[in-house]
Amino acid sequence: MKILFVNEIREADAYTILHEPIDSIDLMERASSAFVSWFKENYLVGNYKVKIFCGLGDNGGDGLAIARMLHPLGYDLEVFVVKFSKKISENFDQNLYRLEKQIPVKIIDNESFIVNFEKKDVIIDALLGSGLSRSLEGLLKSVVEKLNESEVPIISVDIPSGLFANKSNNLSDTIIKATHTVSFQIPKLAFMLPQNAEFVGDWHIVDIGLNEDFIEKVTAKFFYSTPLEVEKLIKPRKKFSHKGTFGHALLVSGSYGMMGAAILSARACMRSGVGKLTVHSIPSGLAIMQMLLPEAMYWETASGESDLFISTQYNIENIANKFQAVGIGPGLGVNIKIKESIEQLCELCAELSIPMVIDADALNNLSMDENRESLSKIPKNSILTPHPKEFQNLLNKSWKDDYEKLELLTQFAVNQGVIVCLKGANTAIALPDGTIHFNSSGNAGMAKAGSGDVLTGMILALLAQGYSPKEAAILGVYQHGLAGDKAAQNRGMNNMIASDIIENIRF
Ligand SMILES: NC(=O)C1=CN([C@@H]2O[C@H](COP(=O)(O)OP(=O)(O)OC[C@H]3O[C@@H](n4cnc5c(N)ncnc54)[C@H](OP(=O)(O)O)[C@@H]3O)[C@@H](O)[C@H]2O)[C@H](O)CC1
Ligand SMILES: [K+]
Repeated sequence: MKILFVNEIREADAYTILHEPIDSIDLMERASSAFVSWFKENYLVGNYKVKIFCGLGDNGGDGLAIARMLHPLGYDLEVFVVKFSKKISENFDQNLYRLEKQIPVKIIDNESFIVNFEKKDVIIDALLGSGLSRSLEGLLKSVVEKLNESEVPIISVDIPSGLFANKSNNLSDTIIKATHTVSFQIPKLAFMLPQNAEFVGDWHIVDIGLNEDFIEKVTAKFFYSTPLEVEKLIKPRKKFSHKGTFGHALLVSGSYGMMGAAILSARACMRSGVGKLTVHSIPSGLAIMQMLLPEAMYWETASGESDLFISTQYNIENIANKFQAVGIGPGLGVNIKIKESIEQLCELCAELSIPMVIDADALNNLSMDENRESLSKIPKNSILTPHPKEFQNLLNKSWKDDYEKLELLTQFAVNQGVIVCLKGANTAIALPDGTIHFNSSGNAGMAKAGSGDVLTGMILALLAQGYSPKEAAILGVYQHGLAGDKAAQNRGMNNMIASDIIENIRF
């Protein structure tokens, strides 16, 4: 699903009005009705007193239309119009006229207004939508402050009032802190970013029938991967296939005291459809791996050192025509010799065109040089799976906010020609073509040791089966989140561990 900028949403709006054709006021009617469908399912009539706060633009117009639609359903309603300006939109004006025939509207025009909130209340925030042009001040600011202090649920129409849809707010800005945001058809970039989580709450998209041909034609930079879109990527297992059909993966992982990372990654790989897996690690890891994961083969390092991962065995004979994909990183440790091993393997994979997924300590090793020279060894189209700190190490710099982070992410993916899965809520997958795809699954219970190792194994399995790097990244990240969601359902977010994610992989 495309994430569009405000000007593009406005164009989609105008195109729909012209080509459907539909009057602007009727499109607003459709949007408001879509909001009401969501609202009446989630806030049952009789259980709540609804207080609707409307601005003077089209977002306010939505609020008035919503009030008119909720009234006949039996909701206990109070409607407030906040007069912060002399400018009102035509659709607002018309909806005010329509509503006032049904119920009275209360005007708030100075900062000394008083609204008392009760436990049964729910607020609908229709003060400002995507037309926000500057930070809130004066009357609007003080209304939003009072709503945020009310301690009752706030449901924002389209976007929390005061939040910019596709650029950063100032840290000091006053913004509605919504419990839910019900947005019209197209998700906003702001919803994807951790810095806005406290304002957006849980967000939902409702369809308002904007012209699909128009949306299809817009060249988007940002995408939100919906479950339906991602599940289409899954390739069915054919009846006459054999283990060779599903590839042989090589996982380079583990060191003394870190064999757990290798086990998690290897088990997740085997649970994700791969035909065969070989784990390359230290001699002392052999017994552990063979006992805990008998399905995997083991190739021990010949360095003679049992505690550090150091391999000098990467050559054409050992790798070519043997492995369809290589995963490297979990639990390797950081050290100049490990770095040399990793670089060697990267160079060989580049030469042999073997797809790679590179994670954790492999990334930390490649970030060791002052001038990040090692990054040039990473084969094009490799998948890198850093968490934010590891990504900062790769860049050798930090960012001032999430928007700058996205810019740096795009630049890195384009310049290096790699795919970067920047892990977190809504993991951002940056492709070498300059697009970013946000993931839709996952939960805070996955923010624990071992979760990343599981992801590496899953992506490795997909690469070995012949999924393209783009497919492997998008599908792997999504299925990892989905397995985490099932684990959270079974065990609870606090109590689940990375092994529970593996036990819930199913696709
Ligand atoms: N396609 C759709 O998704 C549809 C969306 N709809 C709804 O329409 C709004 C967008 O409506 P719009 O009228 O463009 O914008 P707003 O309602 O947000 O308000 C704009 C007015 O508010 C003024 N403004 C902006 N920021 C401030 C501020 N900080 N302080 C005071 N006043 C402000 C602005 O004035 P300017 O000076 O900037 O011109 C405007 O007067 C969308 O979010 C949906 O809710 C349709 O209902 C259906 C289709
Ligand atoms: K709003």
